[in-house]
Amino acid sequence: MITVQQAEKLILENTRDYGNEIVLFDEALGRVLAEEIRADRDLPPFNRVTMDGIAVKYEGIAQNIKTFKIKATQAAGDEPVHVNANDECIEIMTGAALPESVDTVIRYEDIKIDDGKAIVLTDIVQGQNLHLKGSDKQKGEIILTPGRRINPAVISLIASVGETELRVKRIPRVVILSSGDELVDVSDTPSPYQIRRSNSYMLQAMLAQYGIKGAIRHIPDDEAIIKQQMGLCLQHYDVILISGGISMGKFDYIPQALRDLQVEQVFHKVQQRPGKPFWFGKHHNAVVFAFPGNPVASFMCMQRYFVPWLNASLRVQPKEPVYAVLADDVKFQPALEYYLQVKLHYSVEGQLLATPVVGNGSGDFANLAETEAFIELPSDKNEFKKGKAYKIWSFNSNP
Ligand SMILES: Nc1nc2c(c(=O)[nH]1)N[C@H]1C(S)=C(S)[C@@H](COP(=O)(O)OP(=O)(O)OC[C@H]3O[C@@H](n4cnc5c(N)ncnc54)[C@H](O)[C@@H]3O)O[C@H]1N2
Ligand code: MOO
Repeated sequence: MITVQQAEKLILENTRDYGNEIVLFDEALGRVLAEEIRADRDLPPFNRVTMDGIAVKYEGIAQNIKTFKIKATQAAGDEPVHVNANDECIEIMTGAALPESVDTVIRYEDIKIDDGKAIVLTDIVQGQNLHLKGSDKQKGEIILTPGRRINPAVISLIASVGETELRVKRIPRVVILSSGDELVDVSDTPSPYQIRRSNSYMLQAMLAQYGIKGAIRHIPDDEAIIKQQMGLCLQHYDVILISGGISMGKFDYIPQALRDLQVEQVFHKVQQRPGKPFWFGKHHNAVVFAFPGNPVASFMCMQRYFVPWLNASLRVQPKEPVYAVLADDVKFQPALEYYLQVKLHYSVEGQLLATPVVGNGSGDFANLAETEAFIELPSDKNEFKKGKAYKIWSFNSNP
């Protein structure tokens, strides 16, 4: 049986490139940028007022002038209104372009307005309450590089430079297959011996976080139908995610059916818990991730193996691994890498702490809703002391 590190390496040796495509920027959430985005003009594009109040020439303040005649009011978006004299000001709003004839903005809180005049109540610093033109980014400067996953902040930057269409990495077409006669659809009523096929929807929801719409198919435990349906999927999809039917059971037909369909088995079984029966294979058109059916095992394998494969296939800029400190002692006997479900929080010292979530094995998964990460406890030890740091695979933060 191979180790987790060997499994990861083999999976990352089988990344694919699906090319690029153009999408509308406001439909690009979760996608991966495949071009550089540059500032189309200076950001901010003008000397921008940052507080509502009045704009004056500092020269007037230096001459100890305290009372300024209000010449006009300038809203954000208005053409700048100029002042001529040192004792004149304009009422000016946050976001307005500062007129060239003034250089300092005084907040409403620091003045009193009376009879068309503003009286300054506090000390003033020259150039206060302004963001200077080009101080964020200069025209032509790169603001986003390829390999960035498009999140809400990235969308706002793209919008600010007027890029309505974007080149992004094309994403794979993914199908999620479940098998097992004990599984019924969520809308059906299970018999006393059946359950609803929740894993398929969990995997679909995880894909959605990456901008992928996964199709769902269910196949009965029938060798011929499994082969026929999987054969069709191999023609029409780039990635097949399978949940269940891959271990030692009499009706676990999937590994053999995949081999019969010329899907080359890259590995079957990994030294880990949960997820030991994980199977991975490749075909000239597709890659196949066959996850163990126990829900926590499918969830963990998706996070630990599929997501890194997807990120590498889409050339996402790699991120540094994240470590957290165990908040409790943990004992684990088998010589397997142990992915323990944890909750995360920061201590007052700013240390990321991982508190184990009490569970009941990988078949019971009510506790997944409480879980924020898996902590990776290496297979060469059986005791893990509180206070030691280990790598975590967190999934409640953005992807
Ligand atoms: N003799 C052995 N038995 C088992 C072994 C083993 O090494 N030797 N490994 C165990 C481990 S670990 C796991 S995990 C499971 C994995 O088995 P399969 O991948 O074949 O999964 P199934 O048997 O089909 O299902 C397991 C469990 O998960 C439920 N399931 C399956 N699909 C779904 C779904 N879409 N939604 C919700 N729940 C699902 C299924 O009903 C079973 O309860 O094998 C152990 N056995
Ligand atoms: O993979 Mo299994 O999940 O250890 O139960």
